Amino acid sequence: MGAFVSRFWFMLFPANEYKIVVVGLDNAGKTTTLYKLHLGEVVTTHPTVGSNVEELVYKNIRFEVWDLGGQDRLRTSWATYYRGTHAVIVVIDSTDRDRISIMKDELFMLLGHDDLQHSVVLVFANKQDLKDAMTPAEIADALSLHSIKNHDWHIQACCALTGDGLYDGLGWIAQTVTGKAPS
Ligand SMILES: Nc1nc2c(ncn2[C@@H]2O[C@H](COP(=O)(O)OP(=O)(O)OP(=O)(O)O)[C@@H](O)[C@H]2O)c(=O)[nH]1
Ligand SMILES: [Mg+2]
Repeated sequence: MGAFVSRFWFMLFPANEYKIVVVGLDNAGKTTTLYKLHLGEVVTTHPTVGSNVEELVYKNIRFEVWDLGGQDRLRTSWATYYRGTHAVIVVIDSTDRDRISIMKDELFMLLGHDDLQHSVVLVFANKQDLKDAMTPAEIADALSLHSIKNHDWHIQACCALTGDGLYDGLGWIAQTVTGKAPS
């Protein structure tokens, strides 16, 4: 139902550029993900204070991608970036079992925000190169993704260092927000 409403909404209001916000706990790999997509390189990162924003063009679709700081004290400011957002990317450090429940709480808080009622949600199960990584199925359970009724969602295994899985995830967003397979 939620998925249908989102797709219908995007058909009614096609955009020239699609806005993505990237959230997740500190150290999840958000900034690494953004610059791997933007530059094709692994950059040296520092904990993000505030945000980074870059434009990506993928299969002729333009995305404005906002990477937000994930530290505890910065999460309250995430909502100031939500207006006009088409897609939320949630980046998970798949080895961070101890804090997945904190991310679940953050996720359900953001899903309730007025400015995100038409947004789709992509979860990147990042750091799949590490041997103790949770599988996407484990993460889906830990985040209760199957209980999400009002948003279209998808989980994608990835490794931001190699880039594996990143374009699969972006392709899902492209397809979902435009309502057609990327050409
Ligand atoms: N092994 C491994 N390390 C990764 C991966 N992605 C990111 N990292 C590392 O994780 C650390 C944190 O990455 P960042 O991209 O800075 O994390 P962030 O989510 O932007 O963190 P904040 O800005 O503090 O919210 C860095 O040392 C990255 O090199 C991955 O897929 N595998
Ligand atoms: Mg960062």
